[in-house]
Amino acid sequence: MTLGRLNHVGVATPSIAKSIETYRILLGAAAIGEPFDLPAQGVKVCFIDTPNTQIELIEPYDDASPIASFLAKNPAGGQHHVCFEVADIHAAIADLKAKGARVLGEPRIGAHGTPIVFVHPKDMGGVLVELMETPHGDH
Ligand SMILES: CC[C@@H](C(=O)O)C(=O)SCCNC(=O)CCNC(=O)[C@H](O)C(C)(C)COP(=O)(O)OP(=O)(O)OC[C@H]1O[C@@H](n2cnc3c(N)ncnc32)[C@H](O)[C@@H]1OP(=O)(O)O
Ligand SMILES: [Co+2]
Repeated sequence: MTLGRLNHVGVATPSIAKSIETYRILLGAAAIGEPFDLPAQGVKVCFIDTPNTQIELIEPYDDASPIASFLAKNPAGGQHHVCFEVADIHAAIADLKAKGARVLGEPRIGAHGTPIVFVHPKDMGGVLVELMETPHGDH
């Protein structure tokens, strides 16, 4: 696989509304999207645009959320994952598995409407990595 652009940094938060205010008031964030629910991924989401990437605020959608355990350990929230673009997610998964990395589950449709998959943080030096397939030619 070939490592692509940093698409977003995922930030877990107990309150998207409060985090929006923090980024707006402390950092001057202006391009703040409308929060939306992504029940299939167990999260509520809000994107903040920066000049070269996005911050993805994620709040649990319900108790079964994949970020519930992270927030139990980090009640104030924190940096949760980084997302890199790849041209072909199935090729990336096959390559990672061949190299012995743990790929978490099957590809699913993420917040940008394209397939995503996660690599276990224990195989990535403690960083949860999301891979996101970009539309053909947009990589
Ligand atoms: C908005 C949609 C989408 C997008 O389009 O962008 C998203 O980004 S969705 C984001 C949320 N979804 C996910 O994170 C799915 C993938 N995650 C998982 O499968 C699990 O969260 C996990 C990574 C396997 C962790 O499992 P979990 O049961 O939640 O936690 P544990 O407490 O058992 O963790 C085991 C181990 O890993 C460490 N850990 C957990 N999360 C992270 C993290 N985000 N970054 C770094 N390390 C993490 C955790 O501390 C444990 O370590 P030890 O304590 O040393 O055992
Ligand atoms: Co993400």
